[in-house]
Amino acid sequence: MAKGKIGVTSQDLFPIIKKFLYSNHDIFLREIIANAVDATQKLNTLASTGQYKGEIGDTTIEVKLDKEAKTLTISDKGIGMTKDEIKKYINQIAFSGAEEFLDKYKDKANAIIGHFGLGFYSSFMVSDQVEIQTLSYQEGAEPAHWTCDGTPEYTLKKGTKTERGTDIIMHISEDEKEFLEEPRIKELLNKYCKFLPIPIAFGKKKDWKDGKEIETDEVLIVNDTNPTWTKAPADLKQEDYDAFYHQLYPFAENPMFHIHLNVDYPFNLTGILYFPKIKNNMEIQKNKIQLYSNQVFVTDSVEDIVPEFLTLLHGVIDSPDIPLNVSRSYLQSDSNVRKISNHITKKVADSLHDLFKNDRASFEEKWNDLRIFVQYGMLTDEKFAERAKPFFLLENIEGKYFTLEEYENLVKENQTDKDNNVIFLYSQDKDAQYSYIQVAKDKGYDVLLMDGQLDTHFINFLEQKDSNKRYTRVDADVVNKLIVKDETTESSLTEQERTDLAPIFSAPLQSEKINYMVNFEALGENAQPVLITQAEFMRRMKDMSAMGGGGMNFYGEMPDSYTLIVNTDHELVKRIIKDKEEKLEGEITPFNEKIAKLEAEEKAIDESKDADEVKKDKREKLTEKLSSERKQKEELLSNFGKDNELVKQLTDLALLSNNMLKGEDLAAFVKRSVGMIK
Ligand SMILES: Nc1ncnc2c1ncn2[C@@H]1O[C@H](COP(=O)(O)OP(=O)(O)OP(=O)(O)O)[C@@H](O)[C@H]1O
Repeated sequence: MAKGKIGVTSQDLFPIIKKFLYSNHDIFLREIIANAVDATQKLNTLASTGQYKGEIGDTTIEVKLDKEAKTLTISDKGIGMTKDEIKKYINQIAFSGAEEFLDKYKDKANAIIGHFGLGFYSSFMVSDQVEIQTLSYQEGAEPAHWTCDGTPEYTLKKGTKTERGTDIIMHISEDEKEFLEEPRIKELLNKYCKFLPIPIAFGKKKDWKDGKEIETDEVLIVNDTNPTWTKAPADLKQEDYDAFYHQLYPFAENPMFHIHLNVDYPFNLTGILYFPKIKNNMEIQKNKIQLYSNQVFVTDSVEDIVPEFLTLLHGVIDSPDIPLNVSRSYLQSDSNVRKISNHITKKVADSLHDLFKNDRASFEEKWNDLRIFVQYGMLTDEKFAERAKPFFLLENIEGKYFTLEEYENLVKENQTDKDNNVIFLYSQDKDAQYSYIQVAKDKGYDVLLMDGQLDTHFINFLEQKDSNKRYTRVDADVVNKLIVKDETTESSLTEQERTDLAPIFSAPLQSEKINYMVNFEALGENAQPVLITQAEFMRRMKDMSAMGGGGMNFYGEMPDSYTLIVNTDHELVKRIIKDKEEKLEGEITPFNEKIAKLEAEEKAIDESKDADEVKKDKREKLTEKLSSERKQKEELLSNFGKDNELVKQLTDLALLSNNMLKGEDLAAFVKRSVGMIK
């Protein structure tokens, strides 16, 4: 029997490994089983080169729990180890046998997974003592038995194993006794070992009988040794891809389509990426891609390996070329990782483009679920934006789809303004903006539907890319000003009439949170009497700040500002104007006369030859008088507006059409309306 010290340079290293090697203790099971898989694959390689001539037999790896003995054992029928190999590979930490083997059999050794780091020693994170019982495949080899209690001291003696292979017996420590529970081990096997290439048996298959679960005689194989992504696309049908999707995400809705990745130069990469139906719950769909290295589960957080927008996809990426167990910052700067990430981005864009070219109808059908993904990609990844431009689709109110180029061609004749900008009109809510949409359509304009989560950002993005195109929401102005062409409309009111009417119409709208500006337009007798618009720029800044868009908080704190448009062609508006003339003219005329006189005096002062000092003095007194007169007049008009049922009714109806009439005001409106009907 041999006794010795494990070849670590410092006595202190071991406890460190034991406790902190992986913050996540449950990873030990992956490491030990990965070693067992390695050992089995090495045997297969030796057999294929003729260096091993014996029977290979059944190489199922067994996972066994013994609650009484408090052990968890992993048994394989791989190459096993001689005493010397134990000394070399186990006792010399950081001397990786797997790497030496790979060096020797570079071309033959397919899929050797042991390059994780300090794999075997991770068993000490959960064990008081670890035993190895092993018998090498080599002819005439002696079984060996190694034990170690987690200090650098070990024992190595003749073992008891009679068949080729290795048992790793872990004496689970009191603190970690969860690893003696069958459901816990099952959970870990399902997480880490689901797709390992060698069968893994754990317990017996269960069956239901008379309403009770009973154990059968059949061994339970926990993994799928031949997962779909490792097969050739030519051998797979759509059903196979869907079935694999559900193997990964049992409760998920069917994905829209998939991409099967298969690269072997300049790096190795296989996998299947699925496009889920994203709808509007982006966050829920994120970070579901699983990363494997030769079928060993590595992680399900791939944020640093693929660009962020791709984390919306689901599926599996398998690459032995991605360095594992290294720091995240290292990952980002690793050139392999960058190449892989670029490749995936390109693949994704290409396959979307193919689908668009080959089956536009089906692409359009999927577009609503794809849009947010493509937008996210275009907003965050310049290269992807370039690639996606030809197949990015706009949808109009009628549900027709257009590429950016097609749409421009469709509308440019009718919707180009006097500055040569093509104006794309859009709505964010078909129902809420219904009447504005109708008015725009009646004018012969086309209206886009932009109701997605990212549309506001995306519109900004599109405008930045192409400054000759502007996006304007249908309710940003009255229809003949949405797209400003050369035609100037004559107002039927004089300047004086307009200044007198404005306070009447703004009177019922006094609010601290909202600023209203009153404008008068001749919109025709059949248009609405009063309507409310919100300027495009202001609304968009507000939207952005509500979504937390960078640097827009300033706008978020400003009061909302709207424009109240009074249609001077409308019969009811005319009635109000007439009413005002009849009731107020007597009082207003003297004010107007006084104001006109004061204004004339003001003008005279400006034109006089007095010294600046004198002018200033005179003007100050005059200004005071003038503003007092104006104020009194405005109050008169404002009170008229506040007391006028028709004005109130019309402004309320305008608010109501924009879904802006709420609470007390809404109740008052309903009451007033009922009163009017009675
Ligand atoms: N079940 C086993 N059968 C045969 N040899 C084994 C077994 N487990 C471990 N070994 C040997 O011990 C060596 C060290 O294992 P260890 O897990 O520490 O490192 P590794 O597998 O080389 O790489 P990694 O640490 O990344 O897993 C292996 O390379 C292998 O030669």
